[in-house]
Amino acid sequence: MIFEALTSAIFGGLALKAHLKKEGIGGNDSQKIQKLFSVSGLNVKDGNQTYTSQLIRKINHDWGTEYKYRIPRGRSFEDYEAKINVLKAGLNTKGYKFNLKQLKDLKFDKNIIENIKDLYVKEMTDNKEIELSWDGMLNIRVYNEPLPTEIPFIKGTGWKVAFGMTREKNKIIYHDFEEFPNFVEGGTARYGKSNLINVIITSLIQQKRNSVKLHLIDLKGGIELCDYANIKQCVNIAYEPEEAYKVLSNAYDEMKKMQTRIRKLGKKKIQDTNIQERHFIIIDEVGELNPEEAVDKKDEKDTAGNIIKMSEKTLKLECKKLMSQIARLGSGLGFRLILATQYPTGDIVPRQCKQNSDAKLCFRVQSGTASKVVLDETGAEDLPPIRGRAIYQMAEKRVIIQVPKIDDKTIQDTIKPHIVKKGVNKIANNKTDGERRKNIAVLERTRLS
Ligand SMILES: Nc1ncnc2c1ncn2[C@@H]1O[C@H](COP(=O)(O)OP(=O)(O)OP(=O)(O)O)[C@@H](O)[C@H]1O
Repeated sequence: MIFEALTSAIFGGLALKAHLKKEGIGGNDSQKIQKLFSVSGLNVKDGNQTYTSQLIRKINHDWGTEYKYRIPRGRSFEDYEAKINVLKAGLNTKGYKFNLKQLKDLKFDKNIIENIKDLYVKEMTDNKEIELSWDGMLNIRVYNEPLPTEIPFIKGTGWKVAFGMTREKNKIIYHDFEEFPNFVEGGTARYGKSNLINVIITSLIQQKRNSVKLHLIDLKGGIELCDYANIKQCVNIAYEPEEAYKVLSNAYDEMKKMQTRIRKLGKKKIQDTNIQERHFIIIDEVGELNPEEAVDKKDEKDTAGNIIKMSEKTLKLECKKLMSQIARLGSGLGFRLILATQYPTGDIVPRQCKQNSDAKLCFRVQSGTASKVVLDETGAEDLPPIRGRAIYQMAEKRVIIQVPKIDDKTIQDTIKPHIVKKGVNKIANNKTDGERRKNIAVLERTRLS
């Protein structure tokens, strides 16, 4: 029985090796890639001619190898992207090489079949990860080691927050909020959006405790951001859409005051002054502010036709306008907008906010369409199902990273010295409806101008 299992595993291995050899998917990685292009239909036939991808350059790095290809006419980058799993599987199939020690170490217990299978799979497959990108040529990066599935919180520097580790041998990517003030993140539930918000807030408090001002909107019922409610850096916090409107309009007022202050100094932008403060308006689950989803659409009006109570729809539309204004005008005034959503569909992230966010991050999503909502490109649907694994995109550059996981102790240790008073209600709820309407009118004018 044992002999049978062993021999069938061994002969299975030999058969697979023979099959791969026959197919020509043996050899080194560049030979394998060429063959995989061919067997997966990426070559182009024109009459008697077959056009193949041409290897232009091969660069060896300490993390692995980069191949640059000129692709044949009639093929697009998307054709290659669609075959990424074929490439991955093909590159990770390697030669058969059980040795005597491995056979000696095999546990001959009741799980012998499983033990042989494990050894077989381990020996027949590699763990290389690959990445495709396009810059006029097809770039294929083959990494020797997989990216870790969990890394701890990493300290930032100044306004730069450590967003994650790349595959390039422990290289850390920092997001610089001075360079990319607005930021959008998305992804399916439980892949790490709120964790990243906690990473950002903690890093900013650690590095810029006297200059960072937080305007927090936690539409997940307060479970994620309530820890920060009583620290001195928190200007306002909201847990409901009505409160979100107040927090946003308060932040907008502050932004206008800052504009006047900067103008009085004879400067055009905050970076030209010695004003250190920077305001971060952070919304966890911006999808809750989507006007399209509003149930109540009828405003309450007085006899003169003035709105005395906004409907849910009007309220959310106003929130959308405020977000758009902050994203559009805020960067030179020191106001930064951070939006997170797990519902990356349609217009959930206001267009102006997207257009003014040069940096975006997307965890795994269900479809290419969802990936496009966050990144404007597909790709996040192909991420492996690993929490914290994301595509980080700045302008034209995109990279796959593992976001650090922050633990509760690091958050608590960071905020403890800054707690001012327990139970302070910081929601900006002191505006009258008249003041709100005035604010809406100002917004309308700015929007039209
Ligand atoms: N960077 C990370 N590395 C490893 N594990 C992570 C990481 N981020 C989050 N996780 C794990 O995933 C769980 C969910 O994370 P988080 O609450 O941030 O997800 P989310 O995307 O905000 O989900 P939801 O939208 O449902 O609130 C966490 O409890 C944590 O265990």
